[in-house]
Amino acid sequence: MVVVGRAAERGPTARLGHYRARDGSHGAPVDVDVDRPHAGLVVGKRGSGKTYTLGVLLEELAATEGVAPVVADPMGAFAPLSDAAIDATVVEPRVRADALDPSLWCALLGLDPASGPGSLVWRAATRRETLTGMAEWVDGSDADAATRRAASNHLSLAATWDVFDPTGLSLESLCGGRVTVLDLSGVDRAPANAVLAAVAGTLYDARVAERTPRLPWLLVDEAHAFTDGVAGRALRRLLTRGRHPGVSCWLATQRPSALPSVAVSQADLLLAHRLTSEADVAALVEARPTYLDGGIEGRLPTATGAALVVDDVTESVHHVQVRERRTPHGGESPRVSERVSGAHHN
Ligand SMILES: Nc1ncnc2c1ncn2[C@@H]1O[C@H](COP(=O)(O)OP(=O)(O)OP(=O)(O)O)[C@@H](O)[C@H]1O
Repeated sequence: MVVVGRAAERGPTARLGHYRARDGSHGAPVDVDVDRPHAGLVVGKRGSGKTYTLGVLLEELAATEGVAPVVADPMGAFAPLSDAAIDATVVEPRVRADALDPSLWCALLGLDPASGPGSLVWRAATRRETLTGMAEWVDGSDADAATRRAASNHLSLAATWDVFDPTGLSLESLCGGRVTVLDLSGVDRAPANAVLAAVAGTLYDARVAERTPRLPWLLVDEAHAFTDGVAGRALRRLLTRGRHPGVSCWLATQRPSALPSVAVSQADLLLAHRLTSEADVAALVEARPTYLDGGIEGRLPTATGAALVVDDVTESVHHVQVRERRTPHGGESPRVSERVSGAHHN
């Protein structure tokens, strides 16, 4: 067995799959280190196996002591985990307003922090813990009526998203040891960003203050939907500084070129499935180290579930076939033939 992501032979590992020979046959098992935190990047074109691979990782993390796996699920692909034979819970994406850093409130609401309404919202977020409390504080402030009205309109908009709740996701529920699936399907981009920023911030702050002994693993599917919103800043912090306090962050995307370059350069484990867009291949090539003789381009796999694993820890490259899932995979597009009885099958 080979373990990617570490040099020393110690601690728990996650079974990723097997070595893949040119003819597709299986070789020795390949595991991923889950003893230490890792920044991971899973890339590949649509249907190449990214979500499936995150699912494999979650199954393994669910069976690992001492970790707190959380997956941000914009497509509802991990909802079937709640019925599976692993300890997983699908949660409503609701977070506490004060889980978002006050500096993020202006960005979230599209307000310039130097403007009157922007600075009012910023101060409200510093002084109050709930969205209702923030709105009341704005109403009672000594700002002029137009500024108060503008700030209060923006806070009302945030209230319509229905993601801020004083009883929202707590550290205890996120780090209780079960797999937490944040079901963001049907949640618009801005509120989904707010939820992920709050969760990423909560996990990071908790580890910095050593308020949880478990090491969180935050997995983000369709990560390109988050990197330019308020979640982007929180994710960048996890990628660059998260490993030190013990937070792992894994992003999966079909568009690596849409991620900030730090997401590619900071990843100590890159799992590249089939990728054909020149811009996306170029984004990987640009940020990858030189020990990849001959570059990435010619080595990317073509079969579904096959991955080129680039391990920055041991500076090695592996051709892997990701193993089959034990739990149901929910990432498949619906087919007419599965829905319409009597549909013709050719
Ligand atoms: N390792 C694997 N072993 C067996 N089948 C796989 C594997 N990986 C992927 N598949 C198959 O390929 C299909 C597509 O995989 P998946 O949903 O993970 O693609 P994706 O890259 O996440 O696509 P999208 O970008 O559209 O979300 C799966 O439904 C599954 O049937």
